[in-house]
Amino acid sequence: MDAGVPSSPGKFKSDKSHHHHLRLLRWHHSSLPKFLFWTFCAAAVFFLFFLASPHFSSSSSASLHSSSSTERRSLRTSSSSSPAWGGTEWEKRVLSSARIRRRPFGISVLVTGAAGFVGTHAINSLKRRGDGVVGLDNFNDYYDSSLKRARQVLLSHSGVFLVEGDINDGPLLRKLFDLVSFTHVLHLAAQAGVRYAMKNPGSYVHSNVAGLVSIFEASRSANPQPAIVWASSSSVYGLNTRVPFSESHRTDNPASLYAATKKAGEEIAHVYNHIYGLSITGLRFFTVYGPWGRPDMAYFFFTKDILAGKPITIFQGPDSATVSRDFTYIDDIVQGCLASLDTAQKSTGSGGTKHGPAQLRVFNLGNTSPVPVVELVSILERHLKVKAKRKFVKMPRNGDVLFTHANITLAKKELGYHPKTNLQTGLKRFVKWYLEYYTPSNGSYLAKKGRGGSSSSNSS
Ligand SMILES: O=C(O)[C@H]1O[C@H](OP(=O)(O)OP(=O)(O)OC[C@H]2O[C@@H](n3ccc(=O)[nH]c3=O)[C@H](O)[C@@H]2O)[C@H](O)[C@@H](O)[C@@H]1O
Repeated sequence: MDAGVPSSPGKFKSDKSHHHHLRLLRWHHSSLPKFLFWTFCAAAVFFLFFLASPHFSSSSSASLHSSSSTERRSLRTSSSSSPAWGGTEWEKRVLSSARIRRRPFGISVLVTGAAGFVGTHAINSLKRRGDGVVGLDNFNDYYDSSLKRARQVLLSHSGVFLVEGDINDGPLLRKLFDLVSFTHVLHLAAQAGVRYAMKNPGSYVHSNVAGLVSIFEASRSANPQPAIVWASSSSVYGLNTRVPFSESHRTDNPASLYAATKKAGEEIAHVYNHIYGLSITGLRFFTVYGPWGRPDMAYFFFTKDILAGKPITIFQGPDSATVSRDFTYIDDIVQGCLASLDTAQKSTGSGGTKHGPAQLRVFNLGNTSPVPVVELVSILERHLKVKAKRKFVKMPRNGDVLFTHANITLAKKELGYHPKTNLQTGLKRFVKWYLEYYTPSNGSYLAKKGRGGSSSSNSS
């Protein structure tokens, strides 16, 4: 704690505020009319300037209103008010977490989005094989942050330290790269979710564009430069109708702002590879699901609503066409992430200068067997032993696409990626975890599972 902060804040405040109050009264008495006059002038100037600005003239007042209420909304983070990093103790924890135990081939990885769904599982696997890992997460409140905290507890049991901070915090990233010679960055922090982009577009630009640039900037200046593996998305295929989706297909028809920011990320990756010699691998994840998953995803909130006896809304395409997804189980995705890290070549730059061509890759990580959402619901019903109340609605224009289907030939060849888990088995494991995690009498769940150092997805 700060030495300057008094131990009795209440008394300190009342003495100070008494003097302040007197000063304020005196000031009010003599200067109030003057103050009101100048305030009025300032407001008038501001208003005229605002009217003349190009932003105002090019947008209707209605759209201005909607953008101010949505774009500017930022998600609450635990570290937004005061930096939660720095100091000797903090540095010791970072260094200890980064220590490689697997010699001579171990790697040292900075994992962003560490308290997220994929982040937690990936870290667990890296740590288990003896790699050094430092996590970074801003613990924002996009979804229930207590789930993120529970994942953090799980990771701390296996000796992983999660730094609380934002990927847009340049000084923090520099500090981390000064402390640790990371060989790799696994960049998973992002604003996820397709439909939420209509509510809060600004958060997608902040995390998926500005945040990605911030990670690339820190990495290109680091010495040595790390190789980067980062999460793109199957949504970049957008309105593409050629199936299965292949990396060689066009991705210039995004259907959501989320998809557009991921596509932008892939282009930005090209730039940093081209100019600075950063080795970069983008992974297009296909609707990842499993234990410790994201509550904003359909399989997760369908489970919650089915158990609560609430109706669930199933989207349908034109002429009642089924909507389907290439649901991919978390362990398969983790295998793809680790294989990407292991096959990543070194970046070629130093001191901000490129010294030769560097690796630039993009892979689909899917399951190659799309399943209609109605079938997903039937599987959940069987595992939960509860009948769902289905409500079919025409898919709203919300950024969703009708189907996804991955061609994984490239990932098979280059990464040895072989998804093993079908939706039936994967959802069984998810439901088992869900029921254990959300059963109130199960307070010891984390302690039991966490000490074993493995997540439920791998132990079942
Ligand atoms: O693979 C991806 O690229 C994306 O996968 C998911 O996006 P999505 O496939 O839309 O996953 P869900 O939000 O769980 O939706 C799954 C399916 O359920 C449908 N759905 C969703 C919500 C609902 O109320 N009803 C409904 O039928 C959706 O249309 C979709 O077909 C993730 O949320 C994205 O972050 C990720 O990037």
